[in-house]
Amino acid sequence: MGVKKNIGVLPGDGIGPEVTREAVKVLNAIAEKHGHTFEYNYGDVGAIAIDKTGNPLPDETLAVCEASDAFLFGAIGHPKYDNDPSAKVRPEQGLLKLRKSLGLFANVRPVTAYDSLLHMSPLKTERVRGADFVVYRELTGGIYFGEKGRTEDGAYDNCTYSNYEIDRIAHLAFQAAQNRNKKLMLVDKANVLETSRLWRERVTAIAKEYPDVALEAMFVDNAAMQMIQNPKQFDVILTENMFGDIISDEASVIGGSLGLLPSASVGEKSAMFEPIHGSYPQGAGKNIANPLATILSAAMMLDHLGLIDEAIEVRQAVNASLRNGMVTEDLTKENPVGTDRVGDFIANHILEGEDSGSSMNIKMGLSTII
Ligand SMILES: NC(=O)C1=CN([C@@H]2O[C@H](COP(=O)(O)OP(=O)(O)OC[C@H]3O[C@@H](n4cnc5c(N)ncnc54)[C@H](O)[C@@H]3O)[C@@H](O)[C@H]2O)C=CC1
Ligand SMILES: CC(C)CC(=O)C(=O)O
Ligand SMILES: [Mg+2]
Repeated sequence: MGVKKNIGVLPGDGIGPEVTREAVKVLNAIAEKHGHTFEYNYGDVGAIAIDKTGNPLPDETLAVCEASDAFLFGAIGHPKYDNDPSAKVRPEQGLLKLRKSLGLFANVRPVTAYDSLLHMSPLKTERVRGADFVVYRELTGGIYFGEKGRTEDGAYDNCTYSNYEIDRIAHLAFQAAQNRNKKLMLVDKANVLETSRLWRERVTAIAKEYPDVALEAMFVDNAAMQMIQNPKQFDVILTENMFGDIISDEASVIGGSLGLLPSASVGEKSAMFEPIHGSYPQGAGKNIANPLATILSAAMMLDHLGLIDEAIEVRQAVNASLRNGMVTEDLTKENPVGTDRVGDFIANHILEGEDSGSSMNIKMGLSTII
C-alpha cells in the first residue's frame, strides 16, 4: 500500500537546484511505481535566500523543514561571498544554523568504490577495489560552532566539545559498526588537542558497552594518508566536525568524484539528506553537475522513511547508470551526458528496468545505522 510523505526540498545555490531537481525526478518515479504520495515543499537557503530576504535561513524555510518527514538539501555558497572575507552575512551561516537549530548532530557519509568506476579513481585499482566504509562526522559542535572573532592583531575560532555531544554520536557509530564489520576507527588529534583527548577518553569508555566492536584510534594526519594508501582497512570512522568534513571530501577520490558521495544529517527529531559537495559555482547552469550524490542522498532518505525496497531500487538504478556509462563529465571523458539525462535514465530504469542483483553496497541504509 502506498504511503504519504511530506518532503522538504532546499535547492540552495549554484548546482544545488540542478541536482535536487534530478533527485525529485527519481523520487517521483519511486512514488509512481509504488503508489506513494510525496508532497514537496520548497524553501530558500544560502545566497539565494540572502538575495531575497537578507537572511540565509529565513523562518519560513526552517518551518518547511520542521513540518517535513524528511528533507533534501542541495548546496549553498556563492563566489560573491567567497571573495569577500568581510561579508557579515554569509550563505554558509544558513547551513550551519539549519543543522544547529534542528539538532542534526550526526552526519553519516558512506564511501563506496564502485566496480564500474575503478578506472576513474586516480588511485591504483587494486588498492580501492572493494573499499567500503562510512564516516560518522559530528555535525553541530567543534570549531565550526565555537566562539569566533578578531583581536587587534589576529583572529580566533574556538573548538569545544561536551561529553554529551561526543557520547551521542559515539553510540550511533558503535551501533553502525555492529551492523557492519565490527570495526570502529576514531580519528582525532589527541597528541595535540584537548578536545581530542576528551573524545578518546569518552569513546574508549563507551567501547566497553560494545565488546563485539574492535576500537582503534588514529591521528587525523595519518588517517588522511592511510585513506589513500589502504582505504580497505576502514569500516566505520568516527570523528569530530572539521576532521570529518575534510577527510570525507578526500575519501571521494576513492569513488572517483566528489559528485558521488551522499550523506544523511540526522538528529532526534529531523533528518536532512544532502550531497557532501558544495555549490560548485563553476558548474552551475551548464547541465554538467553529477546528480548521483543527491540521488543517493534521496535513497538514504527513503531508508529513513522505512521505504527500504525503494531505496534499494534507487541504488540499483544508479548502479545501472554507472555500468551503462550514463554519467556526467566528472566520471568519463567519452560521451558524458548531462545532469538531466542521468536523472532521466535512473527514473526510467526504476519505472521500466529490470535489475537482478547489484554490486553496490546497500548497507549504507539508515535502517542499519540508527
Ligand atoms: N554543503 C554545502 O552546501 C557546501 C557548500 N560549500 C560551498 O560551495 C562553494 C564552492 O566550494 P568548493 O570548495 O569549490 O567545493 P565544491 O564541493 O562546490 O566543489 C569542489 C570541486 O568538486 C567538483 N564537484 C563538486 N560537486 C560536483 C558535482 N556534483 N559534480 C561534478 N563535480 C563536482 C568540482 O570539480 C568542483 O570544482 C563555496 O561557496 C563553499 O562555501 C562547500 C562545501 C559544502
Ligand atoms: C559550509 C560547510 C561547513 C559545509 C561543508 O563543507 C560540509 O558540511 O561538508
Ligand atoms: Mg565539506
